[in-house]
Parts: sequence; C-alpha cells; structure tokens
Amino acid sequence: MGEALGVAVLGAGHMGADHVRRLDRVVSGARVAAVADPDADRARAAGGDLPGCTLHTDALAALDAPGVEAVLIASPAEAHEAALLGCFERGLPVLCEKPLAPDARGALRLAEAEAASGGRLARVGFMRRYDPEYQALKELLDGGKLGRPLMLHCTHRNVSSPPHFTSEMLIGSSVSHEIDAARWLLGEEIDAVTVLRPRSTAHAPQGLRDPQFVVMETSGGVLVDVEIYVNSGFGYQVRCEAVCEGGSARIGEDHAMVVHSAAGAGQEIAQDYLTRFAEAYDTEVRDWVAAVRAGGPADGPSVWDGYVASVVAEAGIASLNSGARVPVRLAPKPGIYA
Ligand SMILES: NC(=O)C1=CN([C@@H]2O[C@H](COP(=O)(O)OP(=O)(O)OC[C@H]3O[C@@H](n4cnc5c(N)ncnc54)[C@H](O)[C@@H]3O)[C@@H](O)[C@H]2O)C=CC1
Ligand SMILES: O=C1[C@@H](O)[C@H](O)[C@@H](O)[C@H](O)[C@H]1O
Repeated sequence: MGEALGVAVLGAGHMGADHVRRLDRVVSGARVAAVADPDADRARAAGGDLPGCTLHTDALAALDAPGVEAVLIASPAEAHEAALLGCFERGLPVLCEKPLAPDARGALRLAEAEAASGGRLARVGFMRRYDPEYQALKELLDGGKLGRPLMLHCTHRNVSSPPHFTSEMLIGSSVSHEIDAARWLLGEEIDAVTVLRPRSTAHAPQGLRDPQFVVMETSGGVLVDVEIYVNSGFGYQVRCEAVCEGGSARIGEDHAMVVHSAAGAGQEIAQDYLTRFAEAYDTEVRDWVAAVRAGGPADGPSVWDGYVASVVAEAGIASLNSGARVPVRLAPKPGIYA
C-alpha cells in the first residue's frame, strides 16, 4: 500500500462529489485515485482537477485503474450489487453508501458473496453511528444510568424529496437510518413493523405517501416510532428521544445560536443532511480509511447490518401497502458476522 490510500469513488452525484472533496481535503492518509460516473461531466466536475485521478464512465473499469486500493460506492442503490461484487472478486476494501441494495434478496446475495470471499471487506454508510450526539446517546444507554430503554421516539424530516422518490423509499432509503440506529443503540433486533399512514401533505408530489409513521417492535420489547416526513418544506430535522425506566434523553435538538430581536426569537434550521451530519460523514470516512490502512474494515456497520436493514425495510413496505403488522424474518447469519 502506498503512502496515501488510493480510493476509487463510484458515483459523482450529491454524495459522491462530497466524498471526493472529503477524501481529497478532509481525511488524511487517503487520495482519490479514480472517479466513475456514467455522466462524464459529473465525473470530471468531481475529480477532473485532482492529480493522479483517472476518470471513468464504467464503474468496474475504475476498480482496475492504476493506484486503486479501496473503493467508496456512492452510486444509486440499483448499482451497488455489481460494484460490491467487483470489489469482493478483487479483494478490495469498500465503503458502500446505504441502502446496501434495493431489496433484501439482493442484500442477502451480497452477504453470502462476502462470506464466500473469506472475510469482511465492506462497510455500509450508516453514518449516524459516527455522529457525536448518537454516540453520546449510545454511551448513556450502554452505561445503564437511565435503566432499561422502553421506547425510542424518532423524527426524520427532509425539506423536499428528490424527483425519483417513491412512497416505498421513505422507508427503504430514509428510515433505513433509524432501523440501523435503533438496532445499534439498543443492541436488539427488530421483530415486527407496522406503518400508519396519516393524510399526505399537499406539498408532496402527486401520489407520494408523505408523511408516514413507522412503529417497530424489538426482540426485547422496546417500541421504536419514526415520523418520516420528506417534504416538510422547512428544514432537515433528525431527532431521537430514548425513554427509559429512570429518565429520558433526547438528541437532535436544533443546536444553532438563538437570536432575539424585535421580530422575536429565532434559530437557523439545517436544510440538508450534508450540513447536519457533516461531522459524522467526516468521521465515518476517516475511520474507514484508518481501518483499511491498518489491515481491513473488520468492524463498523457490516453487510449483515445492511441486509437486516433491508429486511426490516421490506417488512415496513409490506405494512405500508397492506396496513397490517408485518413480522421480520432473517436468514441464518454467516459465521463472518458473528
Ligand atoms: N448517508 C446518507 O446520508 C446519504 C446517502 N445517500 C446514498 O448515496 C447514494 C447516492 O445518492 P445521491 O448522491 O443522492 O444520488 P445522485 O443521484 O445525486 O448521484 C448518483 C450518481 O451516481 C451515478 N451513477 C448511476 N449509475 C452508476 C453506476 N453504475 N456507477 C457509478 N455511478 C453511477 C449517477 O449518474 C449520479 O451522478 C445512494 O445509495 C443514496 O441512498 C444519499 C444521500 C444521503
Ligand atoms: O440517506 C439519506 C437520503 O438518501 C434520504 O433520502 C434522506 O431522507 C436521509 O435524510 C439522508 O440521510
């Protein structure tokens, strides 16, 4: 391995371009060796000025480009499986944006393929695990000071949804973060999901079921509720309150400066995830680069975590469409994820 880890970034859209910037300017010990996007202009805009960085319209070609030692996948979910399989075949360590795959069957194929490759090569980009507030909440819950957790109340609001967003993606793409965060915070699996459907906002595109109210039941009897509202129109808000036997703890309150004037009191509200979770993305990528340089991403959110999130999301989508409570059924866990 060279002085700085050579990373190929696949996908140069919102997340990919931001990860290129992060690898180039924020994270030490890494350099961008290749950028791939079928949209050549996007690849050029993200990586065209970086010394030693080759540009590609074919993602698999980027895996074989000179100096590539690791891969960051930021293409749409539909493209993750081919890219991850390409990494597994070549033994390349990889950080893949969430969701791992568009459906649970694809996610399971990936867990089986990684297990067959002989060891863990991939992490999934559930960046909330690297957010200082989420980490503080986990430390508090793990420490047991508040007693056993009984409920998590979660809020997840976006200003607006991208044009391709479907009602199913509110769960499969957005709530996938709460699914992973709840499993990680509580150390429990999710056994069943019920999705309730309030009337939709007039500000959502025609036919989009927005907001939705997701209720998850864990193996230990904790109830996790999530308000997902992706066309709130006013801000990006991610909150979580843990209610425990001996108290409660809340994260994600708007922590900007409070300004008082003749017009009243006010505070800026983050408008997107790149602002709200800037530090989490930096820490996520910094930690991954350090782990790869030290020999491999043996910890962090795994392909199995990505698979479980997909199964829970699929149960949620079934509940969204039927109105029924849907149990979660997981495949046997391959030994590498023990
Ligand atoms: N962790 C987080 O908070 C967030 C994660 N994401 C995830 O990041 C991924 C990308 O999302 P965005 O950047 O918002 O999408 P985007 O649509 O802005 O960018 C995706 C880019 O991938 C390119 N692309 C399409 N097929 C490709 C392929 N086969 N190989 C390489 N590139 C390909 C597209 O041309 C486009 O430039 C998704 O998995 C999404 O769920 C997105 C937003 C936030
Ligand atoms: O991952 C993300 C997006 O894909 C998703 O669409 C948003 O709802 C989330 O807030 C963001 O973190």
